[in-house]
Amino acid sequence: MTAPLTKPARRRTKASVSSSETVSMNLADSIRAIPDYPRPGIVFRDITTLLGDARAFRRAVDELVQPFAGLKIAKIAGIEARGFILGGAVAHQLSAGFVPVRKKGKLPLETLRATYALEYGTDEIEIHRDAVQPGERVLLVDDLIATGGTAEAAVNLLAGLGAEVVAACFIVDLPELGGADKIRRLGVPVRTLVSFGGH
Ligand SMILES: O=P(O)(O)OC[C@H]1O[C@H](OP(=O)(O)OP(=O)(O)O)[C@H](O)[C@@H]1O
Ligand SMILES: Nc1ncnc2[nH]cnc12
Repeated sequence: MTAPLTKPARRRTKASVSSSETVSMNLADSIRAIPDYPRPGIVFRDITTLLGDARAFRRAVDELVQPFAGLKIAKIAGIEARGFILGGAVAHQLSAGFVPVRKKGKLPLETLRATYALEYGTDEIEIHRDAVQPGERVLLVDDLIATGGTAEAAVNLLAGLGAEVVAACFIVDLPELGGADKIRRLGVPVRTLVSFGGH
């Protein structure tokens, strides 16, 4: 009897998520820092330069997606507005659906709403009540995590609909603001590609 050439395929359902140092070094160069925007004392991390650079944009999307390929992600939830740009690309790569998590008042049918605090103010986000089915495996995507207030509100909305939030991923982490740790404490793995100190 000869042994089978291939091992039986293992079903991957758990994300093994970590930040990548190599990616950080390259992608960080394509993100601009704008001092004192939108308020004095805030250093705004502007990803429009990364989005406008074909290689950096592709690399960022590929790196966000990489740990989740084959994990049977049913839907990507992208947070308005910058999370829509990345979330759409990630959904395409993973052959997943896309769910918009929108600022209040933009969705036409029945919604769940959550209020949250930002690094610079407060806001409210909403999701359609029928956007996710109970038990569906959802990956949350946004461009940046700072205090984590926005992502926490989004995780709570998704959990409120019965989704299984497999992980949350972001290009940029501002670790001094503690957002990524806040989301990990909710039991949701976090992937980030670039960290900036001295926000
Ligand atoms: O971790 P937090 O402290 O919650 O901050 C992160 C959020 O802030 C930014 O969005 P913003 O609310 O500025 O909206 P925009 O994408 O529409 O510009 C960013 O895109 C994240 O969604
Ligand atoms: N410093 C920052 N730069 C860009 N987007 C942000 N969202 C929250 N804080 C931010």
